[in-house]
Amino acid sequence: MASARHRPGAPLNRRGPLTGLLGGSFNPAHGGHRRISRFVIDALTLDEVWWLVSPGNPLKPKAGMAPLSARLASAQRRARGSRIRASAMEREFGTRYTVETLAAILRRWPKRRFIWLMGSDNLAQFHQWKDWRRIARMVPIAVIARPGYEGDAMASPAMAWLGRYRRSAASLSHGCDWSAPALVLLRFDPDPRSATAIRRADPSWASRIPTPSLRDGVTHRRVT
Ligand SMILES: Nc1ncnc2c1ncn2[C@@H]1O[C@H](COP(=O)(O)OP(=O)(O)OP(=O)(O)O)[C@@H](O)[C@H]1O
Ligand SMILES: O=C(O)c1ccc[n+]([C@@H]2O[C@H](COP(=O)([O-])O)[C@@H](O)[C@H]2O)c1
Repeated sequence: MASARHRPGAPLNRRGPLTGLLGGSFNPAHGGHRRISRFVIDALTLDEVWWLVSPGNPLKPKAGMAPLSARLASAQRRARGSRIRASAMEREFGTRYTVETLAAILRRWPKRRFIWLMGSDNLAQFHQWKDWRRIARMVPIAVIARPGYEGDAMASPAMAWLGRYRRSAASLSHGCDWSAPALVLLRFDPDPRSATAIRRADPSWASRIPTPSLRDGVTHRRVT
């Protein structure tokens, strides 16, 4: 796979819509995903947020993971009527690691500008991701505070490195100065919702969700 690495501090793609990428298991999608995505759209003046429903988080066990079709269907339902688009594009790309997914996305949409979004639970373990520093050199990163994870996230090895690239939300909004590495820490009214809590309360959620063909999830070919 060709490298999509950018020189640190070099301006990324100058033109095109600003797009947030929220990768996740979405097992299932919940109101917290929608709420944080809408907050980020406002805070960073994004045009869209794309939810990348993962075929399988490399760090999460397969046990208890609903089929991709059910998770994608739950995400598409949660995304309705908003500027959020849910897809299973990693399945189409054949990528599993974020660094590879990002390289494929940057190649396919060279005019869009992307920012990687994640909750602070993921920042706490970001240093375990494949080529995490390279990810940070490819696109700016915005981290959304999540109740219960702030201490671990702020003390994490990834934060120790990324902290020097910290920027304000205002400096990235409208895409004025879109460069990487960049770290934006966002704190909205923290949202305690989680898929874990939903699965605990309703372990058979996936059996009731209508699951249209996975092809319906691959909507991004038409986007330029
Ligand atoms: N309530 C929330 N506040 C902030 N970020 C969130 C919240 N819920 C999910 N996220 C973020 O959204 C992304 C996708 O999350 P994911 O699909 O794993 O949901 P989850 O609720 O964290 O699931 P689980 O409980 O199974 O780990 C991750 O970056 C996660 O940190
Ligand atoms: O690339 C990696 O090494 C890597 C390791 C762990 C998680 N991720 C990605 O992190 C995103 C959040 O995953 P999750 O399961 O916490 O919702 C999702 O897009 C995963 O593919 C990526």
